[in-house]
Amino acid sequence: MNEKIVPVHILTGFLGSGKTTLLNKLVADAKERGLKLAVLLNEIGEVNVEAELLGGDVPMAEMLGGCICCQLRGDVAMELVRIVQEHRPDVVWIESTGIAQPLDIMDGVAEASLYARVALSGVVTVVDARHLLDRWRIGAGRTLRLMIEQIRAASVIVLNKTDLIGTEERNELLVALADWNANARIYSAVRSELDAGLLYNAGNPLPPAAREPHACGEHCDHSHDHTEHRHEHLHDHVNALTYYWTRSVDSEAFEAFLARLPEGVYRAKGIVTFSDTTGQFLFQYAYRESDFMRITPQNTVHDVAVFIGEGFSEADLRAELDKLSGL
Ligand SMILES: Nc1nc2c(ncn2[C@@H]2O[C@H](COP(=O)(O)OP(=O)(O)OP(=O)(O)O)[C@@H](O)[C@H]2O)c(=O)[nH]1
Repeated sequence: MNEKIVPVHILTGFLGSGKTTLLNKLVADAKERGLKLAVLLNEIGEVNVEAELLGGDVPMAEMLGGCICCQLRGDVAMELVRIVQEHRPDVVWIESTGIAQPLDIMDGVAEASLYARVALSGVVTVVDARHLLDRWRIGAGRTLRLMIEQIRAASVIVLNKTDLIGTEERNELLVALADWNANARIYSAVRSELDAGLLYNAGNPLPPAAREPHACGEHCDHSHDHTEHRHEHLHDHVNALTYYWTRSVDSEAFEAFLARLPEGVYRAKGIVTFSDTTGQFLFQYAYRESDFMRITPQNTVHDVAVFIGEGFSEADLRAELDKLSGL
């Protein structure tokens, strides 16, 4: 029997750029089109907050507590083969943690194709417009280098969160993106809102090393030796704290706490119960912006919070969280 080849798409982009927001739209789109979509999800934290809330009808494999491109790299191929053989999906999306190097995930997919009929069909990179602009203006650092790596690996770039920048800034970024990656299609979006069809059939992503080198502007300090890139991993420096709440917290005190999170915390998300209002809330914090959404889960969902960043003191943060909980 000649089985069909299952297309695999990688969804990458820095922490909090809007990948899950986009994935939810892709899931809805696939349902509408009668396609079976499976998800391979990687989180650096020990829990996947959003998956606790997703319905159970999307075949999903979770790779938690490490980075897909490094500690969990060997698992990509294995999990991919497993999900394809078990669920026979029409398409697979791999959502990587925001600190992953896409090239290494591409290798994992290539390895899987030795054992199952899968093929890499695209790399979609979601970019937080405000965050990229700020990092680019500073003009150096590991985070900027990783953002550019992710951009250079893309077959489609979604310039997201354009509500947080002006038109001129957006145009400036569109030029920079095309400079970093002349082969990708680029779309601007707010809340990752765009026609899902645009993300398919974008052509095979080229390995960045095979591309024309880009002309760096004065702000760009990344090395052009891509072999060297592969060995510099942001997550070698990243810390992630997972905190399980044992009590409810005051909502105002919690908002104030989020507002004064140290700069080294890039991303936080979790589920919390407030003492001054009923119900549980999903909270999100990404690059200085926070969001709350009341949730009504079908099953019991535990209160938990995950903080991801670089160089922050986990002990200090834990002490603050204990204090918030009145411990
Ligand atoms: N202002 C603004 N906020 C957005 C936009 N898109 C997403 N967000 C918010 O940004 C936060 C992070 O979005 P996610 O989709 O969870 O980001 P992510 O890339 O999946 O995050 P990680 O998986 O943790 O790296 C959430 O609070 C979203 O509601 C946008 O276009 N504008």
